[in-house]
Amino acid sequence: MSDQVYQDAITRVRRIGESAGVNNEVIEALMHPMRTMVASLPVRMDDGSTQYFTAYRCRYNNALGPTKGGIRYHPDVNLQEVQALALWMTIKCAVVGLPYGGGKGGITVDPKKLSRMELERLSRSYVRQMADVISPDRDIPAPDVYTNERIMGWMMDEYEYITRKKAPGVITGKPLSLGGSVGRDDATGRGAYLCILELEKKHNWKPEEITVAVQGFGNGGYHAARLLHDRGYKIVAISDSRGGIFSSNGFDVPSIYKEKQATKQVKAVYCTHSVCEQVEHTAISNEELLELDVDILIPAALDGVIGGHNVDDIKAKYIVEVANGPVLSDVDDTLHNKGIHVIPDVLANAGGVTVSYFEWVQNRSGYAWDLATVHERLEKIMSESFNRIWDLAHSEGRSMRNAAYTHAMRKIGEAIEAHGTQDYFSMRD
Ligand SMILES: NC(=O)C1=CN([C@@H]2O[C@H](COP(=O)(O)OP(=O)(O)OC[C@H]3O[C@@H](n4cnc5c(N)ncnc54)[C@H](O)[C@@H]3O)[C@@H](O)[C@H]2O)C=CC1
Ligand SMILES: O=C(O)CCC(=O)C(=O)O
Repeated sequence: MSDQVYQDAITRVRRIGESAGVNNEVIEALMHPMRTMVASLPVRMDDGSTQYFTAYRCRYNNALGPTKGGIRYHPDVNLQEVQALALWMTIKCAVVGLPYGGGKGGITVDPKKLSRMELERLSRSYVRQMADVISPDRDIPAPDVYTNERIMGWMMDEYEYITRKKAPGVITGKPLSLGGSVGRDDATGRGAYLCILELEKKHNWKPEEITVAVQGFGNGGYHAARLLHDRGYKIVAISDSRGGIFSSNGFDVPSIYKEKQATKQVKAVYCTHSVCEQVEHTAISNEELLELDVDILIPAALDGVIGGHNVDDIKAKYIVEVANGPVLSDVDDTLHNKGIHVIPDVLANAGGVTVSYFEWVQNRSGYAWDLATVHERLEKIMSESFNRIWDLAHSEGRSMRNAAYTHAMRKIGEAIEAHGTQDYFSMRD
């Protein structure tokens, strides 16, 4: 993640906003993060020493509702990254029509180096510092890179301890036993999968003829690969932080997942019952994966992986952004001119926040939905959002990203206007 990521994110907003004739008041509002909290978290380590970790929570814009967005644990987390991620959440929630603004948080930490107890103390410490920022009506965190439902459970528990009341709606992506929603686990990958199904309908292609490369085999990447594989798509490349594997024959995704669970590595295997055997493949780097000649490239790890340094070598026909911000804004036009279609992050990975919204609604009403209801409602929102953006892109001659941002800025603009004051930040919490 480059320190320029936030600059890159607001440059894109300004460029698209101006090209779409969005009111300058709205563009300006989106140039300014509403409120960002930076904190030092003291954490007692298992050896008795105390270490300090830098933590962030940015509430970017709340014109459309309480701010919403995940918390990332990664050594590269920094202020610029958190602000960029919070801006993308603002756009994303507007694209899929959720009653939320955008926020995001993070801790600069390598969680793989912490014990379970250290991780729990770190997570509780984050909530102690942010307890005045987050709340079910103001700012609602969720998981992101290297955070998961267990961490969300600790965080909710700490918040309830501090506030002395039950507050499941303060955080989403929780364990089911603490008020989590069925269907949140695979919602990000499923949302991307549903976007690809919409493309399938438009192009009438046969899944078994479509090759797919997936960078990142975590919550987003794995579930997208799994669902596509189940439908017959050929998953020819997969990677994680240590590198990747390629086979033109395609991989059996469940086998690779099983092996990853057991060994923590992406390995080219085929498993029958309890026996996993290696299959023919080529080891590739993460950089090589991005440059494969495939039909669909799914970057599902970190941001800024496609930019001026490699855009000339990108050969995929479609890029479906499961990661946030994998494409830098200065190559948007190059990709468009090369005829590479990008389904942008603010649409393609919105399934996660959409089911988080469902979780929050269930928590507030005290009534849990079944999986069929979650899937049906997610499918409706993803399909309608995809087609709304597709139609706008085609009627106004825009790329899908340009159309998604244009739609979002118009919605945010309507809300700012309806709030009835230009100085609307000072009116809000
Ligand atoms: N979890 C969620 O609900 C959502 C996640 N996203 C985005 O999806 C992306 C991935 O997030 P998750 O899957 O949740 O994270 P995760 O922590 O579950 O998995 C991350 C994956 O990326 C891999 N990875 C890390 N560094 C890498 C590198 N340098 N090159 C290649 N792979 C690398 C890891 O090995 C792991 O497989 C992020 O950009 C995140 O912001 C977007 C929307 C929602
Ligand atoms: O589920 C959520 O609330 C937010 C997920 C997230 O951080 C994202 O969409 O990037």
